[in-house]
Amino acid sequence: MTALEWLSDSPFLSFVSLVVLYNIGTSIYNLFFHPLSKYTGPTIASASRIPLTYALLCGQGPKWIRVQHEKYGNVVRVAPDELSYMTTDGWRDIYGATPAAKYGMKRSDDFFAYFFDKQSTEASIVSANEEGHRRLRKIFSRAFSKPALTAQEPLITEKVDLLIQNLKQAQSAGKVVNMVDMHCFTVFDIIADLMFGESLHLLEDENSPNASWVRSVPGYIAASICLGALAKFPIVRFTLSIFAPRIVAQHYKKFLKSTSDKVDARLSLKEERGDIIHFLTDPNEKMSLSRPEVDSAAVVLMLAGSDTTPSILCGLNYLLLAHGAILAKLVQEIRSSFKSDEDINLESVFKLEYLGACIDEAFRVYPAAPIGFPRDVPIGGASICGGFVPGGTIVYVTPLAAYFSPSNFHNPEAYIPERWLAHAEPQYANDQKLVVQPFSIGPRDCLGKPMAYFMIRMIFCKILWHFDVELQPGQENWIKDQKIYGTWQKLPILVKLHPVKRE
Ligand code: HEM
Repeated sequence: MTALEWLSDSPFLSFVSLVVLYNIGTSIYNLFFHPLSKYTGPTIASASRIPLTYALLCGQGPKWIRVQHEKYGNVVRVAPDELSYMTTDGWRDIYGATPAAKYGMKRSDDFFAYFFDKQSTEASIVSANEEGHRRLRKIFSRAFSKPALTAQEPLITEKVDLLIQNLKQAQSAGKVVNMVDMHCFTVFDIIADLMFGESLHLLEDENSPNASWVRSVPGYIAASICLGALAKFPIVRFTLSIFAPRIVAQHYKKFLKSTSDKVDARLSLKEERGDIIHFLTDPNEKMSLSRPEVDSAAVVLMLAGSDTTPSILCGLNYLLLAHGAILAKLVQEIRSSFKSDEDINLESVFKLEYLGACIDEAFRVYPAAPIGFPRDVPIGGASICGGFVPGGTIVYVTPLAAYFSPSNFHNPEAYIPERWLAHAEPQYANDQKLVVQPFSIGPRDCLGKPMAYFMIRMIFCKILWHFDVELQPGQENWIKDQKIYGTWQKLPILVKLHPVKRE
């Protein structure tokens, strides 16, 4: 019996053979004839998407990409149709207002496909088309402007004070505190209050159902990222297209319903509140959001701000505690700047230079968004970092690769806030500070940046003004041991607090 006769006798083996032949054919095409074949990268990754997907599913995606950049340089072909960059020019050409906008670089639909149920979020700022986005962005910008932040200051301060009160209770009870929970609860309580006029009361009751919901958010993000990565394979995409909408839509509708009820409750409040929803729905403005748009804004904002902000708070918290001399310098700046707790406010927290440097360096060493936010190159192609990239390619800057590259930073592995100071030592003169863009750049950059900076500064000024904080032993590898699924899967940060002794 010949091999062909043997195969034709078994339909299953014929199918498997066809799949194998198809994959060999595609790999040969990807390696030698694909328009991206001139770009370098690991051969196996240029032939097939499997290595990148495997790394992503293991929670090692950005770390794997970082290693490839160390081998192949500023631009790497990380999958047959995907390029990762790590330079300031990469940011400009992929996300920036001028060149990227000119070529119509678009946020990749696939990336957010499993975060939201598409039908219910047609009106969302993250999935809107260019024209819809421009309108939504104008309305959203009002809620994140300087006057808006001034109006929101008392609401934010109230929650930070509640955090301090909680920490005082834990300290007098001699408890070990998990700062990851504390930071997550504070930020979720703040954003919920700004959206719904109602706190989630996480700081009051860490065992409430809301608290378990908050703890489940990183898992939700991880699942969405993994599904998005798997959906790049046609067979998985087909299967997901049958089952995922039902599963996702079911959960999502429940989530949307509870969000929508909370929005109803907020809209029925008679009191004047300078919160986010006030600015989004202000009837005195020419443009404001429709009711379905408000629901979808609530979902997007709860997710957009509520994992990234705790990430940087936790990263900064850990890095300071792990670097005693830096912590001491920051404590000195904070305690000498404020006579009393009441002096810590929106205006005063932005005056602390060393705190700013500690935050910037924490964004570099522990980027709140460590993965690249993907963009699709439009049909006609685009010029990125001086090279032509054909239409349909997925492109991004990978922060973790850019921020740790010795070509961008002197001594990149170390946490050195001093490199960010106006009069930094000469060895940091060539640091490419503009490559650190935690909030992205361009027409779709982060709207919550000023609010996030205010929360970070306020929280650290108050914590370090009230307490001496001590890291519990055995947490030396806190960063190294974490997996990344879109966002860091944060391990607990266990600390003990001691009241500051003042004369
Ligand atoms: C440290 C904290 C934060 C970081 C690192 C961060 C990072 C980012 C990044 C990188 C993007 C762009 C995503 C892309 O290009 O596809 C983004 C978009 C966005 N962020 Fe943030 N974010 C933070 C906090 C917040 C907060 C507190 C809010 C609001 C409560 C917020 C609201 C938004 C919104 C609405 C967008 C979409 C903007 C648009 O599409 O025009 N973010 N954020």
